[in-house]
Amino acid sequence: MSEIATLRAPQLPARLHQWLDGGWIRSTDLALAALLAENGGETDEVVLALATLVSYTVGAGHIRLPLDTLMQTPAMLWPEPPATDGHTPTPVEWLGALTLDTLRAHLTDARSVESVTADDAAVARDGTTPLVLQGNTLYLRRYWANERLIQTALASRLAESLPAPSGLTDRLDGLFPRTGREPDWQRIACALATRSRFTLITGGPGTGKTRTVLRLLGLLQAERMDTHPEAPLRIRLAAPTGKAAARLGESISGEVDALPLPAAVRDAIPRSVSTLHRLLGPRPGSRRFRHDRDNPLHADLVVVDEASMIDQELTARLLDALRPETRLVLLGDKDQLASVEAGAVLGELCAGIEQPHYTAGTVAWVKANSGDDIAAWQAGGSALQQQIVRLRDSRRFGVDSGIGALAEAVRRGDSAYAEALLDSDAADIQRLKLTGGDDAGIATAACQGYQAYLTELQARRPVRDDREATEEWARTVLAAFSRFQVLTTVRHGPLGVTGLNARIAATLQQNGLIDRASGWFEGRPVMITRNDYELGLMNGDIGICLMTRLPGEQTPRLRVVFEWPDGPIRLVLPSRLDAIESVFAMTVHKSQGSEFDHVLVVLPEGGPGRTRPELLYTAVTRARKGAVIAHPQAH
Ligand SMILES: Nc1ncnc2c1ncn2[C@@H]1O[C@H](COP(=O)(O)OP(=O)(O)OP(=O)(O)O)[C@@H](O)[C@H]1O
Repeated sequence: MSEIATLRAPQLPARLHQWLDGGWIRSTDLALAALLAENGGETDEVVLALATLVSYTVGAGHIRLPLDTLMQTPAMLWPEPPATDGHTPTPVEWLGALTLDTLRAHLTDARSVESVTADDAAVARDGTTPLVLQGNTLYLRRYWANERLIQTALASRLAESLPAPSGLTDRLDGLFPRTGREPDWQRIACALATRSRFTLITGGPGTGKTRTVLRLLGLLQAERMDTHPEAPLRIRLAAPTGKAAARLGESISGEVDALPLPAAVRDAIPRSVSTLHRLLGPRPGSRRFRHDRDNPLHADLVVVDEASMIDQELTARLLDALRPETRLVLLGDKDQLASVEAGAVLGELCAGIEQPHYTAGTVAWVKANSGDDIAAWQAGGSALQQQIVRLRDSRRFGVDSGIGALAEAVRRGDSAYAEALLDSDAADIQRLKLTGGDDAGIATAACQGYQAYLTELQARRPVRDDREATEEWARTVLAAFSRFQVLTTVRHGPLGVTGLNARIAATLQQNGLIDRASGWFEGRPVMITRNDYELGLMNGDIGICLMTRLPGEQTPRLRVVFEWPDGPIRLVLPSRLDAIESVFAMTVHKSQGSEFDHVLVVLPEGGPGRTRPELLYTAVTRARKGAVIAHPQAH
């Protein structure tokens, strides 16, 4: 048992200690119950037990515990249940002996629980109990309050329809010329976004989310400058990570000059993209940001890319920081993994959009303003669903692309077809079967992949102690490194991040590509694992350790080079970096928002049928040109 639990929970029911010992809950879950008992005077054993379970649920990435579903399937909380000794009672058995009514009776009487209905936001907002029961759903207050904030903010944004911009159809014709393919979902997304203060555009890689939003910015800015040339729209662009921000910035800068719009309008479209944290203004050591409802962002339009990576807390902080009249456009791929922290917000917002979900009103509006016929998508739908558009056609993957076909099969949950594709002769996907847990095949393939940047590193080393040449060298090596990446679905074990990092480094050293395989060495690629506001480095940023000599230095020194989203190179002494790890291999989670020419995807659990679809989908779609899927042979 963990020390924290032993120290803080002497008066908790023995059952909870047994659950902790058995691996059914975590020590933080027990600590919450201890807090309720000690500071909150909670004495009800059922409530204390449910508190540990709702806290455990948050740890698994969910923001709420639906008690009715839990009572139907108590095992749902533990997809991989811990081993049992056969006589210590498990929480599944404990739940099995209770009824929903009993749980509700305990909760509604408890001093640490506030019961609310979906409508009484005002009462509940002032509440202080750690737990909230809404209907049959139990929450930790913080997540309930965030959920309520998100729902209320979106509902008020969606309540009002904005007038269509003047000459909307002509403006759309200029930006989305007809190609004969109808409906043109990009054009429809742009059109619908003009009528609301909230729009969500989802779609897989290369389906044109960036292209669409860029045209939306152009359309709205052009209309504004027709009437207020002296006061263009204030537009802010953001993404959850530095890498994703850099990618969006590159895409926008690359395409904005080609927009068929006057130069003054193009110039009034920002090219720089900040991280979401920077946009909101971090306050070190606090979950709060400088911008909130009392100090909202000065923006008329905010676009946030890679929205699948945004957790519930950050979504709530973003909405809280927007003035009611600011338009918000979210871009993302709903089929990708949810954020690591609790709350799959994008996925939840997009629920039901695979089926027809546009009302007759929306269908008629689209016909009148965009000219597209989406009657086939007509059905009843929520106000939110009217402002969601899924882009469907990927330009990244052509019809004969194995990566595209594999991603689509995985997205549909068709693992048999995904398996068949891996055995087909598609040029851009390959299967690497590992025998007997042997990871030598992976190490060899990884070495081949990483050889290119290590060769560049040697070949391009500057001959002089010249800062500009050093920065150019750093840029080249970072670019070469970013073309290939090993991804894995787990952290631990020989095929997890730590095992693979060690194994790949050792093999690179054996092959003479690096000098050492541990500690700091030239060529070591590292990832920042915690935001460092002082250094300006964000969680997920990648740097490479190089032996550098700057002007005035007698001897070369190891420095880690990073490229900032807007271009400059940072050179940082390794001693200044404390939250880093080697990144010869990274988790699929960490790879979100990045793309590589080639990826080697390691699936320790087995092939496509044994891997969570959103994990495999995210991994495969990181590759632009080629993906190798490595997994142990099925037994
Ligand atoms: N309708 C179109 N006509 C011509 N080119 C297009 C069209 N749609 C997209 N493209 C091109 O396809 C490429 C991918 O588009 P875009 O970057 O907008 O997609 P995305 O959905 O934002 O992709 P990702 O999620 O990978 O960033 C770009 O080069 C874009 O110009």
